[in-house]
Amino acid sequence: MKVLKFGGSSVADADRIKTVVSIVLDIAKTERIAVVFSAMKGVTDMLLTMADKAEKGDASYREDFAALTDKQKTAVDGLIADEKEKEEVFSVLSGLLDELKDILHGVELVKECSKRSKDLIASFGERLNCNLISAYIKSLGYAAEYVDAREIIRTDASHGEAVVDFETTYGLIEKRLSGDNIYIVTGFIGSTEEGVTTTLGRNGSDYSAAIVGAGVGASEVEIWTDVDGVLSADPRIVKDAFVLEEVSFAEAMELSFFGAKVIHPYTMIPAVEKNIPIVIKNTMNPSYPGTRIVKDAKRHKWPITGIASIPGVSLINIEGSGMMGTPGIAARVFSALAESKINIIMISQASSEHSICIVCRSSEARKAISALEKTLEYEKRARLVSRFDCINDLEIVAIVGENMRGTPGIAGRLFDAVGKAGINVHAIAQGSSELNLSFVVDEKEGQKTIKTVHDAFFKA
Ligand SMILES: Nc1ncnc2c1ncn2[C@@H]1O[C@H](COP(=O)(O)OP(=O)(O)O)[C@@H](O)[C@H]1O
Ligand SMILES: N[C@@H](CC(=O)OP(=O)(O)O)C(=O)O
Repeated sequence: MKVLKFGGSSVADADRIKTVVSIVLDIAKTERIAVVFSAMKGVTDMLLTMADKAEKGDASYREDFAALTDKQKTAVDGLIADEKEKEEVFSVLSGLLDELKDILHGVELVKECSKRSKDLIASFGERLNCNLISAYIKSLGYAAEYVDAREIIRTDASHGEAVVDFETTYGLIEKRLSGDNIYIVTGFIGSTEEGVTTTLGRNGSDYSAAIVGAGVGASEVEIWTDVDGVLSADPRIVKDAFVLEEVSFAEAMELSFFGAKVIHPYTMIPAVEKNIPIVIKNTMNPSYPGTRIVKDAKRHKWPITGIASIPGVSLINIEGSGMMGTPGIAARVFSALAESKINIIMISQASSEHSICIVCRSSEARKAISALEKTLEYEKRARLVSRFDCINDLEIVAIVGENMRGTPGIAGRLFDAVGKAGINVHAIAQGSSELNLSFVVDEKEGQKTIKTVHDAFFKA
C-alpha cells in the first residue's frame, strides 16, 4: 500500500482539487492507497482567527464564517455536476458548518477559547476538505471512503501539539485501513482515548501521513506539494536553489527542524522506525521524480546538503561567574524553561562555563525570562548568576549535511564567507554528530546570510 499526502497548497480550490484527484486516481490504478489531505489553503488560519475573534467578543468572525461557507459552496459547485449529488454533499458540509457555528457562538458567549476548543475548531478544516474530496471521488464512480483520523490516531491531551501513542495508533490504523477502498484520511488531527479532538501541530499533516504509512506498513509515503522536492535552500529566498535527489532521514529532520517548511520534522519519526521512504513530489509537475528521503541517501559532491533558517527568534544569555563549576545551574535553567513549556531551539555554552545562551521563539522570550528570574532567584541573590540578557529580532541559520561529518574546513569556509559579507554572528552551535552547524544573525541580515552561504558552498 502507498500513502499519499496533499497539503493546503495543493488543494486551494476546485481546479486544484481536480488536478490532485487525477493524480490520486492514476496511482490507484496500480496500488492500494490511503490519501491524507490537509485543509484547503488558508482555512486553518481562517478558523483560528475566527476562534480568536469570537473569544474577544469581536462579532466580525461571522463574516469570516460566511466567507468559509461560500468557499465550500464554490468548491462543491466546481466539483460536482449533478444537482442531486451537489445537494447531498452540501448537506454533509452544512452539518459540519452548523456544528462549527455553534462552537464559535459558545466561545463568543463565554469569551474564552481554551487550547482544547481551538483544536476542535481547527479540526473542521481537514474534516470539511476530506468529506468534500471523498464525495467528489465517489461522484466520479470510484470507491472512496472518508476516514476521520480521530478514529485512528490516538494521542495524549497536549492540545496544539499532541503526543502520539504509536502502539495503539498503529493497531487502529491496520484494522481500519485494511480494505480496497481509496481511503481519504484527515491530516493534522487525532483524538485522546476519551474521544477529545487534538491536533499534531501546525503543518502536521505530513506527520499524519507518515503515521498512517507506518501503521499500514506502506511501501512509500509520498508528500505532494508545490515544489519539485527538497531544495538546497528555500526557493523563495535563493533563486538558484536546486532540487536534491536524495536526502537522509537525519538530514531531512535537521533541515525541517531548522525551518525548511517543505516537510514537518516529526514526519521522519515513524518513517525511520519502519524504514519507509518518503518521496516529496510536485502536484504541478507530477512526472518529475522529486526527492527521496531514505535511511542511507546517495552521497553527493557538495560538502553540505542544504541551508535552512528560523526567523523571529530571541537569544537569552544567562551570565555569571558563579556558573563556573557550580553544579546544577544548567539543570535549573533547563528545568525552569521546560516547566514553562518553552521550546529551546538552540543552546550554546562557552567552555569557560561563564555563560549559557539559549535561543527560543521571540513570542516565548518574555515567558522564558520570567521563568528564569523566578527559578534562579537564589542564584541571583547569591551573585552566582549576574544577569539574563535578551536580544530580539534574530534569525537562526543552519547548514546541514552528512558530508560535513569529519570534513575539515566547513566552519572556516562558512564564517569566512559570512565575515566577508560583513554579517555579525551572535552565537554558534554544532552538535557532536556534525550533521548541522547553526548560528544566529540579525533577522534583517537573514536572507543575505542564506544567499551568501549558498554561494559559498554550492557555487565555489
Ligand atoms: N528547502 C526547501 N525545499 C523546498 N521547499 C522549501 C524549502 N524551504 C522552504 N520551502 C517552502 O516550503 C513550501 C512547501 O511547504 P507548505 O507550503 O507547507 O506546503 P503544503 O501546503 O503542501 O504542506 C514551498 O513552497 C517552499 O516555498
Ligand atoms: N491544515 C494544518 C495542517 C497542515 O499540515 O497543513 P499544510 O499541509 O497545508 O501545511 C495547518 O495549516 O497547519
